[in-house]
Amino acid sequence: MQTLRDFWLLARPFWTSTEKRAAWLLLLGTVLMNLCLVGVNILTNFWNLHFYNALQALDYDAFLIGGAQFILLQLALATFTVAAFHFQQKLTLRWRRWSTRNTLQQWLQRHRYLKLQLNAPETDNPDQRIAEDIYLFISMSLKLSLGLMTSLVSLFSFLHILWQASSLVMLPIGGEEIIIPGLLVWAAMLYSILGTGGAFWLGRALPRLNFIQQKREADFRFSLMRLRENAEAVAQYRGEAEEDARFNRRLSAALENFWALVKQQKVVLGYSTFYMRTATVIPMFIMAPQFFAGAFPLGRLTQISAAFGEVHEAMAYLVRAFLEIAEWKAVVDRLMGFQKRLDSVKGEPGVQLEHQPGRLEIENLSLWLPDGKPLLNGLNLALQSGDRLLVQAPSGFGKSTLIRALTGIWSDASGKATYDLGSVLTLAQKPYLPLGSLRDMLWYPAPTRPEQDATLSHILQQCQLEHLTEHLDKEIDWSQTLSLGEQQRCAFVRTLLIRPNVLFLDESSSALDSAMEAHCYGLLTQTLPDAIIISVGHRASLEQLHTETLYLEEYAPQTAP
Ligand SMILES: Nc1ncnc2c1ncn2[C@@H]1O[C@H](COP(=O)(O)OP(=O)(O)OP(=O)(O)O)[C@@H](O)[C@H]1O
Repeated sequence: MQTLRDFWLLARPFWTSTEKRAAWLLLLGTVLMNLCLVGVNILTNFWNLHFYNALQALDYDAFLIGGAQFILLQLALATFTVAAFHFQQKLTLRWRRWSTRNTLQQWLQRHRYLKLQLNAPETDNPDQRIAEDIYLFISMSLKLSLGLMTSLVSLFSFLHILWQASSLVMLPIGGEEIIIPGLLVWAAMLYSILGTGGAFWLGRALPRLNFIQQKREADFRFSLMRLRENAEAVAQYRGEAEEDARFNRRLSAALENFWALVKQQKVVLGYSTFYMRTATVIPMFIMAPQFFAGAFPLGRLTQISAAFGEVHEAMAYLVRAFLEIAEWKAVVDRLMGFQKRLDSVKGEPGVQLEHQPGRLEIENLSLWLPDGKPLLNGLNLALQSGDRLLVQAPSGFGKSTLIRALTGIWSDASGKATYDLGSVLTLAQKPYLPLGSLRDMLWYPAPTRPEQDATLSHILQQCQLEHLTEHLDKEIDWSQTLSLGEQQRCAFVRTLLIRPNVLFLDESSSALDSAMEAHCYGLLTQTLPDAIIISVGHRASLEQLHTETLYLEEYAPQTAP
């Protein structure tokens, strides 16, 4: 019940969204096509009766008619199968598109992608939840629910045939031949309940094992990705052996669980296969005495045997679907866990941010760590247009955290900050170079403006990056090609292009030599004379590039004596 509730919590937003009309229509189409398939199955069941009777009676004409009918039935079956597939896949596509976009929006909103990483590092692999699990959730939910519906309709349709046929079976009890009403129905039910219960019991550990499997596979993939991202550093450290050991550890963990999963699946598979196969002969044995006594023809026996198969198959649907239900539950649990963590991320910035152009004011700002440990207490500050402030403090004191709080991405903070919120840029020590052409990368996060290539070339020249001018259209992983100093100068180019009114620099010139650093700061003051700049850095030479210095240690929280 909890899984069903979680399922509905995850599914409801789509089914009540602006796409709901198309979604419900596609679902209706899929359901109708599946019902038509059940209809064809019922017709095929009656076809058995006539066709095998014709065979037994050596009636060639009836045999030919039966053959033609069979071909027509198969044509109908193929048509409805393709139509059901079409509607179901179209619905899957729309549902996936909507849900993925919706989750992406939530993930990107209010810096949740970052806050999840900072505050809830136990959130494993959000990329896998978004790229894989949403699709699995949708396709498996549709498959299972439609399967369940088709089975129920099929069950009730064939139950009728089976109930009637039960009157043909007479059981010799106490020297008398007795007719038990609905005997074949009860036999099918008992058989299915035993089978379903047995399979549930045998496979009870599967959901947990599936959950672990997904997580371990994702951890293994993630470690491979880390090597790709940090290839050079690993090569410099000659860390291949350590990396190899880590890969092997993660691979072994995934394979170990995989084998535990296989062991469980083997048991369930063996049980289900035996149990499904034997279903076809059971009604034959029950009806054999009357058939050989000539109570009814071959067609009737075949029809009843097929009906027993259909009833049993429908009732045993859970047995066949058992492995899938276990996987489906694991997917629902993972997605629900991710959704809960997304919801639990503190959405609001800790510091109250207010828009005010031309000034930057900080009132009574305090910072602490997620575990409650205080970092900074009661900071007040006022800067005017053109002021350049250098923030200094020992390593690990909280300088970067201060910038995070001022830009609204650190929730464990209080106080107020007012500045021009509409025109602000932050440069980190390691600049972010997004995928795309060099031009896109330099304009990021502003939209690319190819018509301003002349300005861009001029700024590249000012930052002594003129050798990049001819590569503006080139799409490569620039973070792997450019030196860290070049990357930091690219960030200065970006700043000179975007011309923000407020600029936060977090050790963003640490890889430049002092002369180049002074040159880049000079360009900033020359091009953006009115910008308010707050820098974080350790170098003493930085002081003369700023108009003021703030020593954060003065705002250290009081510690108990
Ligand atoms: N997400 C986090 N969870 C817990 N602690 C954190 C987190 N982020 C930072 N810290 C801790 O907060 C403290 C301040 O970190 P911060 O990066 O702001 O220091 P810093 O003054 O910029 O240091 P540096 O000069 O070395 O860059 C450090 O002790 C750091 O370990």
